[in-house]
Amino acid sequence: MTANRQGPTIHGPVQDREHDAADCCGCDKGALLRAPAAARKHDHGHAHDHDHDHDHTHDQGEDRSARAESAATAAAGSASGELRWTSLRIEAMDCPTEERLLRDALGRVSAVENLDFNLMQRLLRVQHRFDSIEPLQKLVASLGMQAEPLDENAPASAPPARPKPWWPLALGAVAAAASEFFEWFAIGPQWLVAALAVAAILGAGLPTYRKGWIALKNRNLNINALMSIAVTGAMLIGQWPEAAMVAVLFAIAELIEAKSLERARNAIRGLLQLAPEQATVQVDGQWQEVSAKSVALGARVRVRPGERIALDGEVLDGRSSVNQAPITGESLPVEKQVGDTLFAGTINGESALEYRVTRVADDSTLARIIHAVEEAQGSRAPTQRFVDQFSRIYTPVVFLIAIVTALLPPLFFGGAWLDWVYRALVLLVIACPCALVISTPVTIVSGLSAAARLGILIKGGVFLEMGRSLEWIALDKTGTLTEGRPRQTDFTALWESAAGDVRALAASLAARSDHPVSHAVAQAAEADNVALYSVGELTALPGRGVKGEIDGRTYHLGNHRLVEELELCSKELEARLDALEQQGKTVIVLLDAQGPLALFAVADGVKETSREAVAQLHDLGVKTLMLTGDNPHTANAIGAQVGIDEALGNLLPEDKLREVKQRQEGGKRVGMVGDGINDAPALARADIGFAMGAAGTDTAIETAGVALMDDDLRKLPSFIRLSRQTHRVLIQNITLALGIKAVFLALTLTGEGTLWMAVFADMGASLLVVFNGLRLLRYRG
Ligand SMILES: Nc1ncnc2c1ncn2[C@@H]1O[C@H](COP(=O)(O)OP(=O)(O)OP(=O)(O)O)[C@@H](O)[C@H]1O
Ligand SMILES: [Zn+2]
Repeated sequence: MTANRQGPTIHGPVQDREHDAADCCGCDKGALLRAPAAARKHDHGHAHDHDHDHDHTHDQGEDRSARAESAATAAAGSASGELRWTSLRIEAMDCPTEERLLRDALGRVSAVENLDFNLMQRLLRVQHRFDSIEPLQKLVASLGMQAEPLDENAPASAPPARPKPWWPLALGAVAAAASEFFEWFAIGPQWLVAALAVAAILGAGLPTYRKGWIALKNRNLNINALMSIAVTGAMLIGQWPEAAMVAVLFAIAELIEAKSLERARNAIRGLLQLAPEQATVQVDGQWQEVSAKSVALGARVRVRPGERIALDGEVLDGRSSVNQAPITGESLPVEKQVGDTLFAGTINGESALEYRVTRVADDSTLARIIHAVEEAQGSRAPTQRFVDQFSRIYTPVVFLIAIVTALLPPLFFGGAWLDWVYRALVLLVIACPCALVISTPVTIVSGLSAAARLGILIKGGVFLEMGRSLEWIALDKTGTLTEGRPRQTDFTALWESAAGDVRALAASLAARSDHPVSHAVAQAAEADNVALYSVGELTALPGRGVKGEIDGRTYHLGNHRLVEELELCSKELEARLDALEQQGKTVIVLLDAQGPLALFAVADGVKETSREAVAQLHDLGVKTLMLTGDNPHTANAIGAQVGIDEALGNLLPEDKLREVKQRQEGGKRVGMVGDGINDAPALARADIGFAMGAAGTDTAIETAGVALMDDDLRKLPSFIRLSRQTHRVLIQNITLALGIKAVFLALTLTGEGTLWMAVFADMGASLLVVFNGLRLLRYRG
């Protein structure tokens, strides 16, 4: 994952139009919440719709690109250098409007190869051939923004935005209100009304004008440009108080919106702050407080009772209970003793612990989670793609209607110019799809953050949206439904072997395998102090068992399938196997070249939470299926214990894959939960692959579609409920945003709609959808 952070893997070429959402209005708030690398390989479901919509910023032809190019190269000379990445922090880049501008301007420069926007963090990474970063800074400056170079080791989290002075806006608001007041009650001369309005526009609207002007210069019709045109137009037709109100309302709404988006940002920064900055480290026998970031691998760290753990590590000394909720979402504290794993960000309980650092701060499980959440935000959910596409058509269409409205009735039907121009201006305000575009990412980001806090790591909006439509969930048995810590319950010697004690033979093989069944056999032997033989070459036989050489003879240890394949089975053996399997036990057989030598039965307890999780899934209308490599008898016995719909045993990896495929027929969605390698193909094939107990394993966090940080299966129904709620909020938001627009379109065309009402409605809708989306942050499972 560090490779992701530093490696130049990121984006397609700059010219890839696919990522330019809602070009026309430019208020692609979607991108605002888009984290790095919108098109990374993780971007599942990223239907590469290379439709290359030609928006109007596209057709300026060669001369402008040439100009930008020469401006850049003239600025600081040569671009002969090697291709490299530079990170820039652009403080003013907190709106997709700016992304649009930057993308257009930088994309035209041939020395720039790739752009990677992270608006959440206000970061822009550029891959370029310039010898210095000066030309880049000049280019950014020409768009009215400032770029600070950032060294790669600096914290990636965005610093809090600098507060803007509030008083110009406040004065503007007062002036606008006064202007409206005087006009309404016809007090004072008209020039006073106009003067107050101009004062209001200067106070509240200047930033908008400035941004609008830059956008227009770059032939980009974004929200600032639309608003600037609307305000100017209103002044030109003598609607002074209206112009003032539009400017002030827009500024206020922008402010509130920025604040709410800050909240969505903070949801992730909040996660970051879980790990303390300082750690108590042993240096030359002394305990010292040092910055957690500087602590090296292997260092000995102490954590006091009640303190948060600063780094991932392994307990060296002490015994305590640790609240792991921040990472795994599980509310009960977990007992920790020597040898156990600790996670940065979790909270130590009643007594002090000393531990050895196993991961540096930037590489901790917590850091990986945060990185994964950020990345998940970078991939677009299906609804978002739809909304972006819709708004790409929507803005120009409404813009056209506005032009037609301004011109047609006065020219051909004797309409009053002022009247119809005014209506056209109102339409300009409506032309901005802001509310619609912003509604989806805010909702998705809130959902992703809420899930992360519950210990459910969703690797993209796609999965969050898809969860609600899962029809089947397939579960692996060992370690998923069961504890995964089987114990040996029965041992039967069938034969006195010439080569020695059969138990020792089996345990010697078993000790070399990390399969839970083997592990149980080895453990039982160890507990009884059985001395082991040294084993020559050992081969794992997936889905069957192991094979190894002891004293020049070959032995097999494995299941019924293996015995059959060796053609060493018999009716008596099968009867014995059956009897044990009927009790829900797993049986393996030790064999030499002549036949079976001994039987070992192991039993694995069902997790307390499994039954409840399965019941909750059924309540949600999701069907459950158990897929296991273990024998069908055991499969059925365990299946009955947890109340599963269907239990299938004796499956090899390809059989599990086949079962998943089969249930997907007819476009049905199937999720799969598993851990072992024998599940990998099925997991990959499933619509959503769930990994469990991901907190300890990196690959799970990185490869699964959804990673459950601990192994509590109740996170599955919780995820599905969250997905359903997310969907409801999305639908509400889209309906709200479009509904308000539709009402206003009608009002305006019939002459009822006024400018400030339109701004009010538009921004009101934006705020409503943002707040509605943020509600998901409070989801508690
Ligand atoms: N290394 C091994 N040692 C002992 N037995 C093994 C080994 N590998 C496989 N087996 C036997 O083969 C069976 C199937 O193994 P497999 O790994 O496919 O599934 P599993 O881990 O038992 O169950 P699940 O599919 O639910 O994870 C096991 O139940 C066990 O009886
Ligand atoms: Zn048989």
